[in-house]
Amino acid sequence: MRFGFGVEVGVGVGEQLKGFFPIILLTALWTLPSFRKVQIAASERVQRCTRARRRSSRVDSACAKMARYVTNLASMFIRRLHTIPQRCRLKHLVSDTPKALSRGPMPSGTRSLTTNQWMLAVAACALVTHWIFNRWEPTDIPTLFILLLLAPAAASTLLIQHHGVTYGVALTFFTYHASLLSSITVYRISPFHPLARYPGPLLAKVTRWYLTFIAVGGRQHVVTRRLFEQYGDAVRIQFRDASVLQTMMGPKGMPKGLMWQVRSLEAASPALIGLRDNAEHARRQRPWNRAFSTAALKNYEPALIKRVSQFVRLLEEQKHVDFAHCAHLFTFDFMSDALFGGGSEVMQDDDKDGEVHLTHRDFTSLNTFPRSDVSQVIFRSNRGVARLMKASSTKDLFYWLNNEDGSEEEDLPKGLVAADSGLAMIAGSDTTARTLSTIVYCLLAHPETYVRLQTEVDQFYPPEGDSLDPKHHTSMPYLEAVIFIPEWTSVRAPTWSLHRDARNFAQPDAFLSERWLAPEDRDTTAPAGPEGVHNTRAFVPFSCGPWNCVGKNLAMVEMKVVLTHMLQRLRLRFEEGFDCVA
Ligand code: HEM
Repeated sequence: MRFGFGVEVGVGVGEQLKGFFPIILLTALWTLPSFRKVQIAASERVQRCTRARRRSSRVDSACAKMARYVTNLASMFIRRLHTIPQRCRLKHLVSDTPKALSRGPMPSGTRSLTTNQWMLAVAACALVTHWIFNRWEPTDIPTLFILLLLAPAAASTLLIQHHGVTYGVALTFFTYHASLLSSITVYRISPFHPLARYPGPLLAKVTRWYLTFIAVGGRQHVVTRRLFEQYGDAVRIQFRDASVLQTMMGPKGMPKGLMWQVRSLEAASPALIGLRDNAEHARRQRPWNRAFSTAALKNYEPALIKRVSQFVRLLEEQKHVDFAHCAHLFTFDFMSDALFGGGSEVMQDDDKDGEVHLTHRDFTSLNTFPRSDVSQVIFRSNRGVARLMKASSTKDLFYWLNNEDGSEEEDLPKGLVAADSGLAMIAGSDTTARTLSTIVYCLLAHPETYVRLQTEVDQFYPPEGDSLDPKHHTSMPYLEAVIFIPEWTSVRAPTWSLHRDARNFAQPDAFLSERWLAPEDRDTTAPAGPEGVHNTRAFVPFSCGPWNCVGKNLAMVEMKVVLTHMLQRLRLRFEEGFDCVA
């Protein structure tokens, strides 16, 4: 159910009218000037016809009849419009009636609207526009263009006649948009809004720019958590309650929100993550599932081993290193290999084309300015196009996305393959780099955990052991426990709040890897072992339900290999003077 201004149109009728409304609105706005023109033209035609009839007996009487009919219709319409100011007894009239009109069949006493009344009419149109937005939530550019620009532009034509172009246009646009914004604001904070019973800061109720502003500063997770503490588990459209996760995101959960459509990398060619239709999503997800099946994961291992060795060598060569930057270079090179079978050498050449920065910026912009051009940039880069031209030498991710295995009856259009490739680069590199950096940061900030993990790595991968071979990973519970520390993962803020909720995890802000171990594996000498609540249902760093992370298994293998190899070969520590606030 929706609350809107004006009359609630029944769903069936409303749906049918959908799309026609802007046209109806525009027609209404255009009617006034255009009917006058019709009327002038028609009355002239009548006069011409009458003169012609006098001159010739072969006059087109049908034409004259038609012209009279149109004239009468126009007169009727204008009479109705013009009786409003008469009734209001307004002193100040805009008398712009052309001569032809006053001479024509216009009824005596007909007058035009005053400027004030015209502004009122414009404000009323803005309310109708608000109702349209509220009812159908249009997001497509043509409709937005019509509603936000064309409608006020059309409305301004009458004022222009009396006030000049600049003043007429400025006044109409100001009246229209100020009325629209005021109407939206009042509605959003009113008790009629469907979310009225969910508390939250006033600004958050009024506009999403509130969150955007906070996200730009990189503190969205902290502010959201504070809001949950202040207002409770439901703060204006965000929930911090593990029990609603399945209802929201489970197989029978809600469809993805509208923002995903806008977030979609290319509106016309949406990537997997931007699909809101369940059936379409399931269809497009099939190649991804094949690409990350247990058997297919083996295909990425040679690239992973090569890139992890190169990454650790890069760290070894430098005494002081910006770990987060290097991690981004590493994951970018690896994803490029895994996706296109190679082509990127940013670990060697650094990010000279700015692509790594672009993916990083793009991921950050998900919470700020959601449109993105990165998929096209990535795809149009030499390696994307080159890979499209040649048959695959390895079963890279593109092999599956481009249906080179022939499993799907129909190939996906190249625009969609490009969009999914861009998504793979962003979702597969930035996430893993950030998680890896966070793990290393936490290890360095908590030496006791570092020592414990080092002991486990030394046990399974002694100096002469092959630390690039993931065969022991399943016997290394501490490695997994460390990776599962839910700190700073680049997931949505409510997830961060869920993970940091003391009702889900004891000592939620503490870096306690022990909590992820079975009781028998826990080190009894470790400080402050986690006692109490441990709600794994509330733990969703890779999201949950049908839209969860398809790349989870690849990410886990990647992080485990790089961590074991790093810990076997390197002794990491914070740089002198590093401000560790963990
Ligand atoms: C530690 C690393 C990673 C984390 C924490 C992570 C997290 C997530 C999360 C939370 C989502 C759900 C987004 C949402 O709907 O709100 C997601 C989706 C996705 N992730 Fe990951 N991810 C990681 C690594 C990867 C990797 C390596 C890939 C490989 C390409 C990948 C590919 C994807 C894709 C394609 C989706 C969209 C799935 C869909 O909409 O059906 N991710 N990821």
